[in-house]
Amino acid sequence: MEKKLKGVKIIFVVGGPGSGKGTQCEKIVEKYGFTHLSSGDLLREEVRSGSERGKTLSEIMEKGELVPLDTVLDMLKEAILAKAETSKGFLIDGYPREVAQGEAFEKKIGSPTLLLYIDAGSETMVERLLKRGETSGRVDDNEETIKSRLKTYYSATEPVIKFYEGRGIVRRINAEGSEMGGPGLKSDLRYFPAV
Ligand SMILES: Nc1nc2c(ncn2[C@@H]2O[C@H](COP(=O)(O)OP(=O)(O)OP(=O)(O)O)[C@@H](O)[C@H]2O)c(=O)[nH]1
Ligand SMILES: Nc1ncnc2c1ncn2[C@@H]1O[C@H](COP(=O)(O)OP(=O)(O)O)[C@@H](O)[C@H]1O
Ligand SMILES: [Mg+2]
Repeated sequence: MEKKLKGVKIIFVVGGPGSGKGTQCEKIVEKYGFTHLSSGDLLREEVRSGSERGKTLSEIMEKGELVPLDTVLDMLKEAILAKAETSKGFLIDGYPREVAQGEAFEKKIGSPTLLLYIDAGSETMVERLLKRGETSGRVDDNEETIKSRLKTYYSATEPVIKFYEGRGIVRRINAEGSEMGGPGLKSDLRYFPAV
């Protein structure tokens, strides 16, 4: 795996539920042509497939809790392997959600060059998710699950940011305001020397 990914950038995209991770990733893909992999999207695909495993996953996601580490990591690894030879870089959106996920990823796949921290306040996140819920059809875009997702985020995921800050690879993006964030792209990677 290490060899296959030589020179390929791995960027973790971390932020609260509804902070705009997916939105910023789309913009980065348009501009830099990186491969966007969202853990949530991969899990929802599995749920849609109607498999037994999908059913169990769906129950966990409806509760706003984290699915087992190995499940997400296996899915990500498979998706990365499939594109390793043709991709310039991977945006790993929604992962790691806990420090142990980061450690397991580094052991099995590789180390991140950058962690983009998509930072929005809880009020903003709740407002965006409720709005998204009007049309998304996502079972977890409802008030009760949102509360639980926020709790999971602050207790399990925020420590991930601290962990990688210690390595100096965290770049924070202020995700309040408009999607573009003024005249330029909020997540313009030119400003991030590691990329
Ligand atoms: N005003 C504003 N709205 C945004 C911004 N980024 C995202 N949104 C909206 O907020 C909602 C959530 O954005 P997503 O990109 O789906 O957020 P996410 O972090 O991927 O959310 P999860 O998949 O739930 O983790 C969407 O309806 C977006 O249109 C932003 O910078 N400004
Ligand atoms: N890396 C992950 N580890 C464990 N569970 C995950 C992970 N990514 C996504 N999930 C599960 O999928 C759900 C939806 O994830 P996602 O689409 O990223 O939305 P959100 O960030 O709003 O929770 C999460 O609430 C969680 O149950
Ligand atoms: Mg998303």
